[in-house]
Amino acid sequence: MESEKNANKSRFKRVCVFCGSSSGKRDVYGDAAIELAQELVAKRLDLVYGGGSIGLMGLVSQAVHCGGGHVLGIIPRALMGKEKTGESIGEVKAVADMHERKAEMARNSDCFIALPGGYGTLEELLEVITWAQLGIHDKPVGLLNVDGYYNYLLTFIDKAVDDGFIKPSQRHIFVSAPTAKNLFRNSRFVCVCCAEYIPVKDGVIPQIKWEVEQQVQVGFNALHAPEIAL
Ligand SMILES: C/C(=C\CNc1ncnc2c1ncn2[C@@H]1O[C@H](COP(=O)(O)O)[C@@H](O)[C@H]1O)CO
Repeated sequence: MESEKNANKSRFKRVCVFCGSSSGKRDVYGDAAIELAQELVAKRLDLVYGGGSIGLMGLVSQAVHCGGGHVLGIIPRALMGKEKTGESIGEVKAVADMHERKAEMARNSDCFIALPGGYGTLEELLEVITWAQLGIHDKPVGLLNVDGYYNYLLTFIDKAVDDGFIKPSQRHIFVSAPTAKNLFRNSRFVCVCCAEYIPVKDGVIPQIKWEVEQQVQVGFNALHAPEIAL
């Protein structure tokens, strides 16, 4: 009861979930997606995600929506439409492209959680980790290592630390856990009850004031108007 009251006071209200546009071949992935959705509903946290209703994305968003939680799907116009991403539910925000989508997902969220997924999920996860490393945001990042799905990625990251490409202190920018319950219990992720999160500061570039929107604009200009990119 008390923790429920505190959860409502938490500054962590909106959780961005990255996950597969497929469901994977084993039931554990779908089960994990639904368990995460139930945790969000129980903790009265809103869902921000990539829009659409296919794969794990569909399972998470439908379960949060059915549980009475707020769902915000951010989707590029080109991906909109039943035939590409299924029926979207909840609030849907259409954006111009993938860059704008990621910036909007980040802007509208207080923390990030990745479920199993493919290239799209990996790219989204690694980008928010990179942005944390560069000091663009200081929001917690969680990895749901469902039934060891991400073991090879974690081993690879340890190799990158051993070989001097990732600073040891930055190995822990993200927190991995086998289940959503475990992740929310891990005080290094975010204690939703007391809204405490101490970002990894070592090695970031604090003197640079990043604006996500500015980065998006620079990226956009580099693509579409290289003469004004820098
Ligand atoms: C283009 C087609 C299907 C893709 N549909 C998607 N709809 C919405 N969001 C998507 C889609 N595909 C990828 N995403 C984003 O990437 C993540 C999932 O990618 P993965 O490669 O499946 O892991 C997800 O978080 C979305 O933000 C029709 O062929």
